[in-house]
Amino acid sequence: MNSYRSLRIALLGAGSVGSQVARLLLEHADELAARVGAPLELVGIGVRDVDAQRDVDLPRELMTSDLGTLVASADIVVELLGGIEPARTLLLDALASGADVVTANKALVAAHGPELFDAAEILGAQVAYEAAVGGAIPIIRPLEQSLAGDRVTRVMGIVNGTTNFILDRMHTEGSSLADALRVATELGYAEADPTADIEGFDAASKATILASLAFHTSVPGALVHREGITGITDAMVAQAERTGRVLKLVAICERLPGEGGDRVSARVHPVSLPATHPLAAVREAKNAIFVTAEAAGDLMFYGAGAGGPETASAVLGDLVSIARRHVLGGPGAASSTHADLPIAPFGDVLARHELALTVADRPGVLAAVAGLFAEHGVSVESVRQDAREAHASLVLGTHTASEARIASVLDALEAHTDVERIDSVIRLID
Ligand SMILES: NC(=O)C1=CN([C@@H]2O[C@H](COP(=O)(O)OP(=O)(O)OC[C@H]3O[C@@H](n4cnc5c(N)ncnc54)[C@H](OP(=O)(O)O)[C@@H]3O)[C@@H](O)[C@H]2O)C=CC1
Ligand SMILES: N[C@@H](CC=O)C(=O)O
Repeated sequence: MNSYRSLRIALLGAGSVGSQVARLLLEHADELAARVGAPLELVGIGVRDVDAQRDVDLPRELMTSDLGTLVASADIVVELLGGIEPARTLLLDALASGADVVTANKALVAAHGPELFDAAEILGAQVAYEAAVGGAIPIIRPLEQSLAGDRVTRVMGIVNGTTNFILDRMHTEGSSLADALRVATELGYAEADPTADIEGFDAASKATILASLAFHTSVPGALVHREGITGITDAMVAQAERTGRVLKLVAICERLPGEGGDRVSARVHPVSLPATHPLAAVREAKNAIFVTAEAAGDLMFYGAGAGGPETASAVLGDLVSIARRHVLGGPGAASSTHADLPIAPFGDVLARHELALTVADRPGVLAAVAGLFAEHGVSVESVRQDAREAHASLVLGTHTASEARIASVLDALEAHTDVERIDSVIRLID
């Protein structure tokens, strides 16, 4: 090892991820020092409650609730608090004092990434955030660096471990959404406020980050269409099972060619997949992300999308990589070129919708319902009826099935005496 001085590491947060980062830094100190070429000295761990019982036994003398002072003393700040504030201010302070930053905070990177990257560029510092998308899966660096010479056209997949875990348990064990969420929280997968998971905010933040990186532009989070899984009922899961399909929450980021130039779109919503689709096999809290690029073709990234030790692996990867640059010198963080591609409205990129209904068990009812759609200008691609029960589902045409048109048909269906219940409106992808 060369004789570079110790690098002072400030860790903010000792929850599911932070406590595992601290454990690995302490347990693997010698190995990490050899890899970096300098010791990584954990100088403090910032938390709210210094005396709280934690998953991992951490040295009491390292714990502090004075995060500002801790940040001011560090060469590298690792932020694992979550949320926007105080994380944003602490990281801007860290960069201003010359420190580099590692974060797993997708909400922060999605909402304030450009502000942090600009501050880092001005100050010659680095911001690394591999753990912000896909937990343990390397996906940020492949998009930012490995594919920097290619033209990415699509990034699509499962990017939230908690909702995948919940839907998996609903399908395979008949769990309720609430019970499965409780287990996901116990396992350290869910956000501090799990609304972020189940309402799709977390996946939308990740879609914002992926689309911005993939298409070298800045996608405002507000323009990412978002739907979560709270509308998915046991009946909808049962209906999907009956038709050999699996419900998943997916993020889809696309480059849309057009006569006036390319546009970009990003969206998050539940889909109903055929059981043979590769994403249907993604179980528990695993994530899978497909990237399509013009020259590279199709690439697939798969692994643990959530969990303390798994996410800590990605955080430590960033930390070691930044620490090595301290020791060896070298370029700062790669800055992305901003082509500022326009964002396509969600209505332009709708996937097909499947509408599941419970209808009166009489001949001709479905034809009448399909006629109702035609009256409202929505084409019906196919109609399916369960042989034994009065369940039916209609697949609506892509180009006519705008949200507004579907809403007007749903209003009309409510009044249709042969339709007993509208079970779901789910998007299909092939
Ligand atoms: N859990 C996961 O699987 C993954 C999480 N992430 C991201 O990693 C980050 C951390 O997640 P996770 O470990 O699950 O979060 P937790 O909620 O488990 O832990 C948060 C930690 O931050 C501390 N903290 C929060 N706010 C403050 C504050 N205002 N002042 C001082 N300390 C504070 C808490 O302290 P105290 O304990 O005293 O309350 C706690 O130790 C988040 O951004 C999350 O989105 C990314 C990928 C996966
Ligand atoms: N709550 C998140 C944690 C990882 O990003 C998830 O479930 O994916």
